[in-house]
Amino acid sequence: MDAFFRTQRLTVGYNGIPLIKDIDIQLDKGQILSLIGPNGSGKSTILKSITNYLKSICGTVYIDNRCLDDMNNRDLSYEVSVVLTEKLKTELMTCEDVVATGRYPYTGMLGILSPTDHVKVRDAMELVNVWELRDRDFTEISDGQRQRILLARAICQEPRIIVLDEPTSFLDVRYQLELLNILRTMAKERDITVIMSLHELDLAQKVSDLVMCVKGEFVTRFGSPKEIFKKEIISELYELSNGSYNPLFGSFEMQRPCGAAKVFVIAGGGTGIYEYRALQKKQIPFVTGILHDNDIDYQVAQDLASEVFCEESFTKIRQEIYDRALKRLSSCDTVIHCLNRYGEINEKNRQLYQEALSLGLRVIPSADIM
Ligand SMILES: Nc1ncnc2c1ncn2[C@@H]1O[C@H](COP(=O)(O)OP(=O)(O)OP(=O)(O)O)[C@@H](O)[C@H]1O
Repeated sequence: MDAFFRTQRLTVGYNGIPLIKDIDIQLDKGQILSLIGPNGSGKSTILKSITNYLKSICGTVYIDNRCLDDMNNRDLSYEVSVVLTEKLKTELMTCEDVVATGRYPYTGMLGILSPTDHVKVRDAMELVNVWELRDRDFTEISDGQRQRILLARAICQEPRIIVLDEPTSFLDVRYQLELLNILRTMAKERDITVIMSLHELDLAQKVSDLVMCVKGEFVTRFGSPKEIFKKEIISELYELSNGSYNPLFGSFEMQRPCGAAKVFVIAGGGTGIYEYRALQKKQIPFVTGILHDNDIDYQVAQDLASEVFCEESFTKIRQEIYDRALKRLSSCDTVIHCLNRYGEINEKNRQLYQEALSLGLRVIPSADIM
């Protein structure tokens, strides 16, 4: 069976010049697709092209097996609502008026709203927490509030597909989460398909069913978050040279400090992460250990430390690893000792700490006092 929304060899661009070629998207009802990629790569261009805001150069978009080119504006507005970044031209319109324009496909020529339409406008505004803005002039609200008003407008249009261009960009963290939760709920409960561009990779990872990487002449990758959010793929997509991406956290670390490390951080169980970042901010290179490879500290240590002494998960630290760590510790002048609890498998870290004291090294509890 054909996918509910699909594009076939779609080529998009401006003035007849292709920007991205042969885009093949396949989406079922109720799926969320996020477009990610660097600035200027063409995410908005794709979104504008699949919603007829921009004429495609070639290829076809199908919604429920109907070709987009065969739909008139009214047909299209039953199917798709769009929240683009372009400024809406509104004069003397209240926020409620703007949301109410989402009902125009259902009203007569004069755009007169029925009582049912008014209820739907109010429901949509309440859903995104903007009902209290209803009488405010749309041009006199904040960017984040405007973003939410436009989402309410898209919702009350009752489409089968919602297309959003960077919907979270002006929102604070509470409203980012709220917006994505609303989209997720609508996808699940109302079977609405969502296609959006996102710069926040951590959010894209959590909210999307499918992810498309946009860069260069062709779509570089299309797959599940598990397939796409990998260190190599994201580093290559954004050409990261001054930091690194951690797929487990969905976050980035700054550049590793360079130079010869004279600081040893004894850590584990999450006690090291703050210290590693504090050292990075001060541009002090360091080594760390002995960490198990399933330790949360290990995730950040790999990106920020010059060297990590590491043991396999769930096993006692072996003597040979301890010996190597001790040798390296002896060549340092400062030890940051983060641990205050030891168990059977990391007991050797207590010995490292005691050796640091007996070697007369400077032993401190935190990088903050360096
Ligand atoms: N109206 C236009 N005419 C010609 N070129 C355009 C037009 N709008 C955008 N472009 C160009 O098309 C390319 C892709 O732009 P687009 O806005 O689609 O990128 P984007 O991935 O959405 O970027 P961002 O993440 O910065 O929002 C850019 O090089 C841009 O300069």
